[in-house]
Amino acid sequence: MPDHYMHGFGNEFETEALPGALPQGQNSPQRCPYGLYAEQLSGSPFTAPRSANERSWLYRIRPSVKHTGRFARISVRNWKTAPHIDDHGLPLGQLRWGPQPIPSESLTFVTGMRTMTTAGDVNTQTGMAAHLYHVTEDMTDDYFYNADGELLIAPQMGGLDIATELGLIAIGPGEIAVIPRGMKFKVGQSDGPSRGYVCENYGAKFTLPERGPIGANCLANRRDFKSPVAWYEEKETPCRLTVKWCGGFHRTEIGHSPLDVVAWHGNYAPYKYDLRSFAPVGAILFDHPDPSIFTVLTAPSGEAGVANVDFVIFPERWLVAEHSFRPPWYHVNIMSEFMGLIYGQYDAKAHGFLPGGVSLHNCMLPHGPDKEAFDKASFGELKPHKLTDSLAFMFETRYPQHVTEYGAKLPTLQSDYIDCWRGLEKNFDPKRREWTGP
Ligand SMILES: O=C(O)Cc1cc(O)ccc1O
Ligand SMILES: [Fe+2]
Repeated sequence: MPDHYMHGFGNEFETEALPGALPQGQNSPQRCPYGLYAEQLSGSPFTAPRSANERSWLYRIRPSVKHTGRFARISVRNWKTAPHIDDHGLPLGQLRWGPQPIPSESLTFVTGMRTMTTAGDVNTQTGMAAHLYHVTEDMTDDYFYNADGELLIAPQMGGLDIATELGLIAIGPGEIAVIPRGMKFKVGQSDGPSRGYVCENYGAKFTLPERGPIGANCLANRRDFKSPVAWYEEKETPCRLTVKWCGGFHRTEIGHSPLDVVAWHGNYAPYKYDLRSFAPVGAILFDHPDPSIFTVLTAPSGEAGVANVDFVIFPERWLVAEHSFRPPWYHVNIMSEFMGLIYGQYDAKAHGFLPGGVSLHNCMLPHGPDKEAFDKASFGELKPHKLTDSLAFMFETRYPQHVTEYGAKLPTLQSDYIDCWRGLEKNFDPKRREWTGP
C-alpha cells in the first residue's frame, strides 16, 4: 500500500489524485473538473468558532446520496453504544483482563469489534466507548462509516491498511489512526491478523492539549501528524456500506465503491501519528507529576479542563527523580481510567498487566502500584534509569465506564487482580519516624 502523507495537525490541506481535479478559487464551480460532484463534509456546525470549525470539500465520482440506498438493519453482536448498562452481575471493583488469542473465525474490523466499556450517552454526543478489535478478514467490498463518533485506533499486534474517502493510511503497533465521524472507510490487514484497541469518542473531536508554560514545543508536535493524499477506487461491482447510527447498524447494497474522492481540500481529515514521536516532558528533579503531562490528544467536554476523553500514553523515558517514589502514586480519581499495553511492561504493574490486556480503574476506585512495584520503588537505588521498550496508554473520561456483558464474561478477566495489593502491609510505627523498611 503506497503511503503518502501531508504533515500537520488540523491543517487546511489540499490534494488531488488527478491533475487539475481540485477546483481553484471556489468550492462549488458550475461544473467540476472531470465531471466530479462537489460535496461538503462537516465535522462541526457551520457556525462553530473558527478555531473549532472543521469541514472538507470532496470532489467525487458520485455524491454520497448514491452511496446509500434503502437501509436494512443488521446486528453487530459485540459493538455496544452508551447508554448501555448490562445486568451482568459483576460487582464493583478494580478490573484487569489478560490478552485474548486471535480468534480463528473470520472477522472484519466491524464484525470483530468487541466493546469493553461504554460511558456517557451517544444521543447527547457525550462520552465514549472502549473497544478491543480483532481483524482476520479484509473488508474488500465492505465499507463503513460511524455517525456516532470518531474512532481512535491503536493496533497492538499486526498492522492495518485503512482506505478512507480522503486517502490511504497504514498503521502498526506503536502508531494510531483517527477516523473522523461520518467518514467512509474500510480496513485490511497489512501483515496477518491484527488486534488492538479503539476509543470511540462520541463528543467533541480530539484536539491537541494546551501546553501552558511548557511553551511551543514538545509533547505531541503538530508536524508529526499525517493525513493522506487523495486516492480513489473506481470499482463498479457489488459493494456494501454499513452505517453505525445511534448504536444501530444499518446496511445498504450499492454497485460501486464509495471511496471515490478524486480531490479534496479542508481540515476535516483522518490522520495517523506515531506515538514514539511524542516528546515527553517530566520530573527532572523530584516527585511524580500528574499523567496529564503525557496527553497526546484531548477531546474537550465544554467544561474547562474536564475532558470527555483524554488519550494519554506512558512512553519510553528516563526516570531521574531524586528522593522520590518514582512510579504512579496511590490515588483515587474522579475520572475513569481504561488502560491498555501495546508492548513492554508498565512500571506500576510489571506483571499481570500484559500487552493486549486491559485494566479498568473506574470513577473513585483506588489503585496504584502493586506490592512488587511498591517494594522495588521504595528500596531501589535512585540512579537515572531508562524505561525502555514500553508503551502503555489510557483512555481517561469524565464519565463512569460501564463494563459490557462481553467484558464481564471474558475468560481473560483476572479474578485475582485485587490481590496485587494484598501484600501492602501496615508499616506504620509511631516510634520510628525514619522508616527504612519492614
Ligand atoms: O493509574 C495509572 O496507572 C495511570 C496513572 C499514571 C500516573 O503516572 C499517574 C496517575 C495515573 O492514574
Ligand atoms: Fe490511575
